[in-house]
Amino acid sequence: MAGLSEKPQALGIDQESAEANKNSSSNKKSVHNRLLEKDKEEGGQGGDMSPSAGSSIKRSGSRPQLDVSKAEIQGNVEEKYPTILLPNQSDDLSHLALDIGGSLIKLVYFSRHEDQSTDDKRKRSVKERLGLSNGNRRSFPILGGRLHFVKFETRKINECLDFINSKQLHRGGAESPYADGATDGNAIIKATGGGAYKYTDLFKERLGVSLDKEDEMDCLVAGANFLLKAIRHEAFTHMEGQKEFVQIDPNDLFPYLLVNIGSGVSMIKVDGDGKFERVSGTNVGGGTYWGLGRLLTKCKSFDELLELSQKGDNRTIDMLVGDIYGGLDYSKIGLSASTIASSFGKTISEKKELEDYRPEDISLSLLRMISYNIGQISYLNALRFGLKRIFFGGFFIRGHAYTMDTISFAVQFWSKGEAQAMFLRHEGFLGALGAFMSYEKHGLDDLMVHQLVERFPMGAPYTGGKIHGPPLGDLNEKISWMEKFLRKGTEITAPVPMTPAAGTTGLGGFDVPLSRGSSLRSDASALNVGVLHLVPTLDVFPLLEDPKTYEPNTIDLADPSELEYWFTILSEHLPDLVDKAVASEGRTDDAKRRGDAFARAFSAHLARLMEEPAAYGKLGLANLLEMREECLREFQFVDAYRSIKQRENEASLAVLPDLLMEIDSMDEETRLLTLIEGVLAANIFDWGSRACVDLYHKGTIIEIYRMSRNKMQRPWRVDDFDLFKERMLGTGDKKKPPHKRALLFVDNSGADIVLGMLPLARELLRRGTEVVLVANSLPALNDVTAMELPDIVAEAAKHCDTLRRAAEAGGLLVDAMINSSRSSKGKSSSVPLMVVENGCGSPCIDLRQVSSELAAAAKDADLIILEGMGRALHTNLNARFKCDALKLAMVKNQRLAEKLLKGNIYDCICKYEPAS
Ligand SMILES: Nc1ncnc2c1ncn2[C@@H]1O[C@H](COP(=O)(O)OP(=O)(O)O)[C@@H](O)[C@H]1O
Ligand SMILES: CC(C)(COP(=O)(O)O)[C@@H](O)C(=O)NCCC(=O)O
Ligand SMILES: [Mn+2]
Repeated sequence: MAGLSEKPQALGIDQESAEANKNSSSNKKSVHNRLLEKDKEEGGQGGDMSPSAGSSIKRSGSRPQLDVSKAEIQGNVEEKYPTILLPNQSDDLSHLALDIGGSLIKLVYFSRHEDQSTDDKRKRSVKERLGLSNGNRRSFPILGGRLHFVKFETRKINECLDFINSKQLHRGGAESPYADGATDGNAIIKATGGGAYKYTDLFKERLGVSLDKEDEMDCLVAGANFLLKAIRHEAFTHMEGQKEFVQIDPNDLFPYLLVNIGSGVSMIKVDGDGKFERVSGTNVGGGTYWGLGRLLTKCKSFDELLELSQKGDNRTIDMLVGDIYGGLDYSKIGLSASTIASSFGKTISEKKELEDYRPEDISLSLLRMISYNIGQISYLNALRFGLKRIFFGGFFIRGHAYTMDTISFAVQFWSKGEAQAMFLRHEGFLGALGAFMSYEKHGLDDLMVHQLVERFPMGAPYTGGKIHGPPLGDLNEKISWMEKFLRKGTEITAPVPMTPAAGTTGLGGFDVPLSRGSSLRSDASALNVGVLHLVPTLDVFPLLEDPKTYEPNTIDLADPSELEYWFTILSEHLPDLVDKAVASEGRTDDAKRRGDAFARAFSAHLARLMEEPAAYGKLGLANLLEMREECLREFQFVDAYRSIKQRENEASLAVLPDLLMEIDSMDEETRLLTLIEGVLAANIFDWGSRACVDLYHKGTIIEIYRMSRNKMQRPWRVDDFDLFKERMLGTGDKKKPPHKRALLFVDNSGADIVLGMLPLARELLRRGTEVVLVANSLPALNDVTAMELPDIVAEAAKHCDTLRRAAEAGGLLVDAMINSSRSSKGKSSSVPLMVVENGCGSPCIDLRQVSSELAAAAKDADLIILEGMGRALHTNLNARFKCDALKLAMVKNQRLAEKLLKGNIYDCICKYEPAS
């Protein structure tokens, strides 16, 4: 059994050092002694955590700042991507589209990314190496941007107009030159829904804009088709409280029935893009529930009415089969006693007035009546046209579990399981999205699933009104809003609307809803729809064996105990993370305030997801870890571990020469094993693991590294080293040619990259394999980023000719070459060492969405090395590739080790899978 597992809680260095000597080979001993000496000179770990004075790091937004705004069509990338046009011109006003319905106004608007272009030396050289040269210079019309979804009540249309005005959406957004008040008078906004006709004059008067009317049905269908094709987790089933996302194959989408439940209901048979027919509808819809409900219960808002239903018992209102049959089932025709025979039927036979009925019961009866009715008519229409799939949209649904269950039950019951009811996460925004898509040249249709990333920032206003006040202008306002939000804290962490009773009553439908909490989640905190980032530079990793079946996450958070465990881990880590984040910004008052807001925001997300794990789409551990990083960025913490990373890089670089010397004295076989051991051992430097962070208080970086290496005992928990060795060194006389190009997905800064992955890269280079270091585009914990790597490599190259020549060949030492007296003027004979960014800012990696740079680098690669827990365990442990793949990680969590590998914390994984 490998390693440190015997005493996970007692890894104090003093205790271990005796054993260290016992376990280590003589070679190792001398390395360690030297390392230790160096470390003493360093003064070891600890010290000031604040950023070094004068260090300037550009504040940036989130993942999509992969330089999208200055993207270029380069080389043959042009063939692959059709031109994608989105409005980038400040005089192009297609930033906003509206759907003005009888009850609600829906807005979809587009915002551009800030110009984040950093044409750094790394990017330039990578482009040259990978044939992504700037030669074919032609700008994309703006590619990247974000789509926002907002709604208002139609009866409060002035709030909507104020919102548009304050954000200057009718003039192309606040950044537009027209935004300062110089009215052009010709602005045109696409609008659909009846209100596009009804409020034409109001929009002209208040905003000076003309509404360009688009057909409502066209828009609904265009919106639905887009969502179903482009958003991975858009459609889901909802049965008996269970929400399950449905993977829709874009090539097998049609035909389907679209049922939009707004004020009224439309039923549309959809056969293709723009090919549809409105086959039916009903006037008994969302408006009926809200209107009749308001009259009968005196509720002031739709949500109040819906919330009432959760405490209702419809048996006091509805006439059941049992009421008619003296408590018996009417089994001959398959009706149970509890089946509703007649909605509201009981109210005729009793001498009661409206006041004698509980509003809760009335609301529930009404909700059931309308939902069943719609479900039934939908089924009949599906039957009429032989359609198996019915998608329900419209805001009547409002993500309400009971409503969805009732509709699903009706469809299931009447179709005897033949037809399937599905719901859409963007439920009520179909029309508005369709109107947005009706702008010419928006290019949305051309975007593919992997080019869209959904994010869930805090405080995106959903409705106007008292809770939010005016739209949030800047971060400061957002923080203030967060502070207020917390005072209304029950709303943000309110329990899920409800889960229906465990079973049905047989044939007739559900029993009274079983409410897990009496309050309905407020509209404001129902953050089920995020902001949609459009990132055309993302690509599917070409070496995935089967992208269709690829699932990045190893751990299934659908398991409630798993979910609870990881939520606890993340919550417990929060104070320390906030501390690091605030320290990284010099502990200013501003940083403290932002730190506080970040903690609140992230906790709110966790609370929300704990209640409804599928609220933001299918939830995996990778999503949670990425959300944490995104949330930090939202509150402008650019790089919380910056100074820690710097310190660990320096300490490790100082001992690198000794390590290299030691390695070079070994024979080939020992060397390869030592290098792999080195990677595994150095992966212990992980500031995301609680156990490891506790360790760091017990010793210096080098002491811990030394101890970790001494504990490397084979066989590892997963140990395919011999197989890997055979591929690398061959057996006997049988030698295999070296790999042509290796992609090394690197993980942490400090020892991990410097003493682990770089020496391994060097070995590959020596053997004639090109090496591409694949690193994060944006910081995540203490992971090394692609921006940071060239400097680290340059520093390492000072001590190593192999690295220097390879880095030169890979164009990594652009500056260093000018300064270095050692650099040779002549042409380098070395294979290149390159760096590419992976396209993400998370400790994990979803290989369905990587940078185009990485996708290009993958073309010639025949070996992938994935390193670290995030990239090789939490994600991708089970991923299959078209080429040889080596997965290396130290397991730094006891529970994961037990569950996944039946092992212990600090066990190691060396999983080698040759190309099949
Ligand atoms: N906050 C809300 N205010 C009013 N109605 C709401 C609200 N949330 C959900 N609804 C329901 O959604 C229906 C409107 O759905 P929607 O798809 O926007 O249709 P429309 O375009 O006809 O306004 C309302 O009739 C009501 O049943
Ligand atoms: C966030 C991480 C995936 C980073 O690990 P790495 O990829 O750096 O090896 C890992 O630290 C982790 O899973 N941490 C949470 C578990 C814990 O604290 O035990
Ligand atoms: Mn990491």
